[in-house]
Amino acid sequence: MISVAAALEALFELTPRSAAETVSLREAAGRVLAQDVVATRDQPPFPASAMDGYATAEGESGTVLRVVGEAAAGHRFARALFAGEAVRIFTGAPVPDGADRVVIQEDVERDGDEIRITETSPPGSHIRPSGTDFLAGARLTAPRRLSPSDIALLASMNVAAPVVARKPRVAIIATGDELVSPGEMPGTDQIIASNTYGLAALFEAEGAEVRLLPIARDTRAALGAVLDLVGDADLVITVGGASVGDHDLVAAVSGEAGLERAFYKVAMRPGKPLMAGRLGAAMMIGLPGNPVSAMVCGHVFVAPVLRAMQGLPAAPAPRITLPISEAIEANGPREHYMRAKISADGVRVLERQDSSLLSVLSQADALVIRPPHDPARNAGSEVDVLHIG
Ligand SMILES: Nc1nc2c(c(=O)[nH]1)N[C@H]1C(S)=C(S)[C@@H](COP(=O)(O)OP(=O)(O)OC[C@H]3O[C@@H](n4cnc5c(N)ncnc54)[C@H](O)[C@@H]3O)O[C@H]1N2
Ligand code: MOO
Repeated sequence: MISVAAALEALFELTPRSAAETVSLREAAGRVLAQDVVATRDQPPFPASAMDGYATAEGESGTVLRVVGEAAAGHRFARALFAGEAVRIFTGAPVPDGADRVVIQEDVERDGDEIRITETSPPGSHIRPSGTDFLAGARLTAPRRLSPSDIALLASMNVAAPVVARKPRVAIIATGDELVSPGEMPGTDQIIASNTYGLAALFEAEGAEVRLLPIARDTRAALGAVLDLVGDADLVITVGGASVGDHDLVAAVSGEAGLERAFYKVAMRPGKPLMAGRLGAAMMIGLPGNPVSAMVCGHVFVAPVLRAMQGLPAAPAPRITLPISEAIEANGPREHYMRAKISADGVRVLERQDSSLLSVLSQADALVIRPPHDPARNAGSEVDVLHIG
């Protein structure tokens, strides 16, 4: 058995890098930027009014000015201002030459073509200087997962088609005679395949394109036939059949299919019978079948691999440190990922930790990570936490 850290290192060594592709901005959210983008103009490209009011060079309370025209967003006032003049201006409009402030309309009294200032406005008031958001040449650097805010920024930079990492193609294979797909009629000894659906959702949230292959029945021939369907997948995920029972066929059949195994078994709980290697042009990760084990391994191993594939740093899932709100017992010899819930009091480890309990996983928004042989801890003691919310 190897440690979680060693397993993750071995996985990163197997991880191929996705090629880059150009996509439209509307398809770019959640994708990983593969090439820096550079602004080609200042934003705003002119000094712009931040308020509705009057552009002028005089702002003393009591000053009377003549209103000589209007500037609206998209329509500048055509000439420079002279002394004693003001221009009616609206938010977003270019500030005319000769004006150095905008007096908001609440601070003037208007009478026909004249205004009288009632509150003093210093120079610079309510003007956004040209380039105040970003200057031409400003850069958004790759790699970076594009957030909705980034998409707005790219649009503002006039980038219509960023270069991003191609989505990793993932094929997921569930194994087991006991499984039927959600919506089907299970036999008396059958259950519903669940973790493959959870994993697909998790991987898609990490930017992958996921195919769920047919459930492989517990024969060598059936599993071999489904493995033949992986096509051009970058990453093949099997679920179940990874342990030591007579019907656990993944190691044997993937071996026959040419798996060059990098490791088998990790000192963690849940998730011990994890395996990984290279299968032809693809990388393969065999996850344990217990639903929570599969999902925990998805968070701890597969999500970081998918991020690295897309060019993000090859790093473990980010952890935070929080105090526990209730005492916990000593840990055994395996690194333990315990379902937990975060509140204002800290993080609380949930009572039932059996690796079959999806209801408890669904309640949890975090995993508390216990190192091997971690001693018992009192409330208030700090622990490492991985967000899974
Ligand atoms: N003698 C030993 N037995 C077991 C060991 C061991 O070390 N010695 N390890 C245990 C651990 S830890 C785990 S984890 C499981 C993993 O076993 P497999 O990967 O071979 O998984 P299966 O036996 O196929 O299934 C386990 C369990 O999960 C259910 N399952 C499987 N696939 C799905 C799916 N897609 N959706 C929902 N549920 C699924 C399956 O019905 C079983 O109940 O082995 C222990 N045994
Ligand atoms: O490692 Mo198993 O995944 O404990 O249930």
